[in-house]
Amino acid sequence: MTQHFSYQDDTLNIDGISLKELAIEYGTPLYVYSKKALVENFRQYADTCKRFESDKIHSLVCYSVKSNSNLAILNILGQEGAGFDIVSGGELQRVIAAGCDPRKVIFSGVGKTANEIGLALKHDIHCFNIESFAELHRINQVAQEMGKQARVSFRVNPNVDPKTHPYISTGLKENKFGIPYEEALACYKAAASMTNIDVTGIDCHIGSQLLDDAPLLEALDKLLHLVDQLSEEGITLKHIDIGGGIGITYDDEKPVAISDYLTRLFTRVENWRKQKHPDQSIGLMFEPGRSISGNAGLLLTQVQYLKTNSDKNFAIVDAAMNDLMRPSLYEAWHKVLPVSNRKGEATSYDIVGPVCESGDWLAKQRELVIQADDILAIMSAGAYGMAMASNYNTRGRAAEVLVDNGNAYLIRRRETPEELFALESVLP
Ligand SMILES: Cc1ncc(COP(=O)(O)O)c(C=O)c1O
Ligand SMILES: N[C@@H](CCCC[NH3+])C(=O)O
Repeated sequence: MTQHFSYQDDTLNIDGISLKELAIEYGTPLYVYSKKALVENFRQYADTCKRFESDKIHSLVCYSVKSNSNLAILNILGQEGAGFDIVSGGELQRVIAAGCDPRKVIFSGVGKTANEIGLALKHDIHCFNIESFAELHRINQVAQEMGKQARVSFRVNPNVDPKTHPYISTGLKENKFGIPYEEALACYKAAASMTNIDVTGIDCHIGSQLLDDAPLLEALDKLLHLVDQLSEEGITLKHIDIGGGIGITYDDEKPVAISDYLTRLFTRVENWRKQKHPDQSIGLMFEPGRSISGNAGLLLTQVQYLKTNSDKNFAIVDAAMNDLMRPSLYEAWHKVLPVSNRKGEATSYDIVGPVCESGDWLAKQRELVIQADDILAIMSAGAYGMAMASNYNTRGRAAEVLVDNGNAYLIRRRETPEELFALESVLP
């Protein structure tokens, strides 16, 4: 538990505000975020970057919008100076709607449509992270039609094992992401000869929830080697984007400290630059998501029923896989805390939702002292929680509240059933 979440008089608080009171006021399921935690997490990146800033090295931390895309969260990070890593035109529109600068946006993703590319060019985004040769041609064509130059970087697949869950590993040969390392040189040469392409960088993202930075530094070395090869071909890059991926503590994991990781990375890049390209300046970019938003939020849910089937105890709660998909999708582990502590003997429960799927569970075999109507906090749910929520079983998505300086703000209200079918129509 971070210092933002603590028990006071046996009631769980977030930055001094009672979660029980928030559950009563806003109802459950409810996502609750701490602005303080969010900003502190972002500053771990930004402050270390500032330490290494010079006339030869600059950097931009591009928050990965997909991890939590609520407008209030984007707005806060934008005010902190963040850029944004997006994967769709919708995410670009969110960044703009949140009042943030589209020129600090990098556009990743394997399937950018012509419309999305056009939208990004119209808003003059920082650059496209290209994931295939076919995409390069499409971007050049759209840019030509619009009379624009597209700044591009190739997402290279360095074939490094990130040692994380296979579903969230992205930098291996068998993954769909990026361009094979061996083909990168040819892609760059082709890009350099295209009329409406401005080759500016190189990028990779090898996976998510990495606890150790060794695979990231290994990937960096491979990128630096490619930058050298490109330089020999007369192609000079302006930035290196190492992606996101640093993990968080869900249970007892001990991820590398962000400042340690960045210090190692900047030092390596600076040594390489001094040795190989002393007159050149270089930008470093990062795309962190989970390590900024993950432990800044939790999900509140109320126990509806306690039930025992063949000796197994279930706590049936009002949140479900549609609210927090990570346990059903990756068997992800989230800590479960009672919002009000009770005295007594603990019982082992599976925490399950009301959705009609056996895979609808949030946690298994948790020792808890609870009764029906109690409120539980599912911890570390700020990243890939609400962002991956759906309306399965015609369930309105949870509301979201952000706590700032002793006040709670509703940053997304609960959906009503009417809103869920408002876009549909029956045949005439
Ligand atoms: C291209 C890209 N960048 C950044 C991220 C953010 O990763 P993380 O939340 O692990 O920092 C992801 C998700 O894994 C991604 O696919
Ligand atoms: N959604 C995943 C991470 C995928 C990251 C996206 N590239 C999770 O919850 O852990």
